[in-house]
Amino acid sequence: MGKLSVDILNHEYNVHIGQHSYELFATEYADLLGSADRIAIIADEHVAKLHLPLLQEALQCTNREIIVKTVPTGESCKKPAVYIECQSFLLKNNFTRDSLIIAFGGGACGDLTGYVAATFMRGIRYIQCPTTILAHDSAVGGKTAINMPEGKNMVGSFHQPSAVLFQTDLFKTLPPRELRSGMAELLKHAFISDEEWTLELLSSPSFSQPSIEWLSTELLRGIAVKAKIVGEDEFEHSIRKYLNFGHTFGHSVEAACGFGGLSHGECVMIGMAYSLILSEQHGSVDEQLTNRFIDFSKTNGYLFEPIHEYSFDLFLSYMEKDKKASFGKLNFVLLDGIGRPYVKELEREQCEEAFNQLRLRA
Ligand SMILES: NC(=O)c1ccc[n+]([C@@H]2O[C@H](COP(=O)([O-])OP(=O)(O)OC[C@H]3O[C@@H](n4cnc5c(N)ncnc54)[C@H](O)[C@@H]3O)[C@@H](O)[C@H]2O)c1
Ligand SMILES: O=C(O)C(=O)C[C@@H](O)[C@H](O)[C@H](O)COP(=O)(O)O
Ligand SMILES: [Zn+2]
Repeated sequence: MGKLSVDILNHEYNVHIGQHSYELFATEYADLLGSADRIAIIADEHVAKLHLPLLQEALQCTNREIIVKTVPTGESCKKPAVYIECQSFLLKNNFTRDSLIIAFGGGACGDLTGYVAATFMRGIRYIQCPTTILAHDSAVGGKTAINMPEGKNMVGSFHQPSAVLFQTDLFKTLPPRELRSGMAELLKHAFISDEEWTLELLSSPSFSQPSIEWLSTELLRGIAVKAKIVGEDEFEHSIRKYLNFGHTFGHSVEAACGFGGLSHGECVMIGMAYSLILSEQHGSVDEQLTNRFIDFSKTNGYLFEPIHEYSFDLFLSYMEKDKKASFGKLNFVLLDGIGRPYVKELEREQCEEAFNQLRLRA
């Protein structure tokens, strides 16, 4: 079983990736569970249908009643109405400041549950039990949020989990599209940290058909990149912005598609292509790398339709609400070569020029 510790000041916790991670509820996490007066699972309804008995069985060691709240599947749970429903559910069930919540699902359910935990009675503990590949990113680092019609993750907080447990067998039911989505964030972790690893991923047959063993190793590698950054800059004052590579444009594609049209990872893949073009123009990235990345994306089933379907002005209207924007200026994470991210302020015309390039090349 793989294990990695996230060392954030006053919030140290472990991430476990393995076939039998949930066995740790009876050992390493027995005290944590035992110290909670009430425990609830907030579960993605689709994941609950597939896998909830497995989690419930593993939690039998607590000899406690563990109540379950299912929420709409995927991105549709990151809505204010669902958030309020969860808070009412906890209140009706007499949850207190000593209670604990377990998030069971992908990044969407994890983000929602984290935000519920962050704000219920001003903050209670929660455990992430993520079920997607993408969640190697979302379950670690404590960013929690829900969406607003105006944009992605517009309401949220930083609230670190008490533990993160991946039971890798659950990946076996992931549809190919969710696999693709998760691999995009893995590539992001590679792009912002390590040239050799990035090029390895861009030519690896395992990228589209990963074995559980390969995935476990690669996800730990991605988590290590994230944990190091978050350990140094929990609240995104500086280097944590690098984890947003591909997201300024990616989030605007998600919003334009109505949240859920394309998955988060699929949109980040488009966003990374856009950032690579911006990096050709304002940083130091070779045109050949961008072309290779676009070809790779297409060969692996990532879609670029939205950029041909919607106008630049629509994307811009969402990008202007990006959390990195400051004093009305857009800030992008660009690369001064693979592994060397930096933040650059750009003008509208520069963004439009890159958008037109992307349309021509993708
Ligand atoms: N907090 C962060 O730092 C952070 C980082 C990256 C992404 N995110 C957020 O994460 C979300 C995306 O997460 P995601 O890609 O995990 O998608 P998701 O949570 O939307 O899940 C996608 C789909 O996969 C299904 N699913 C989940 N696990 C499954 C399994 N084991 N077998 C079969 N189906 C399964 C779900 O039911 C859902 O329909 C976005 O909202 C994004 O903004 C947050
Ligand atoms: O952990 C971070 O920091 C990230 O930016 C990780 C991203 O992959 C993730 O999608 C995050 O939710 C985006 O954050 P936002 O602040 O741009 O909403
Ligand atoms: Zn992301």
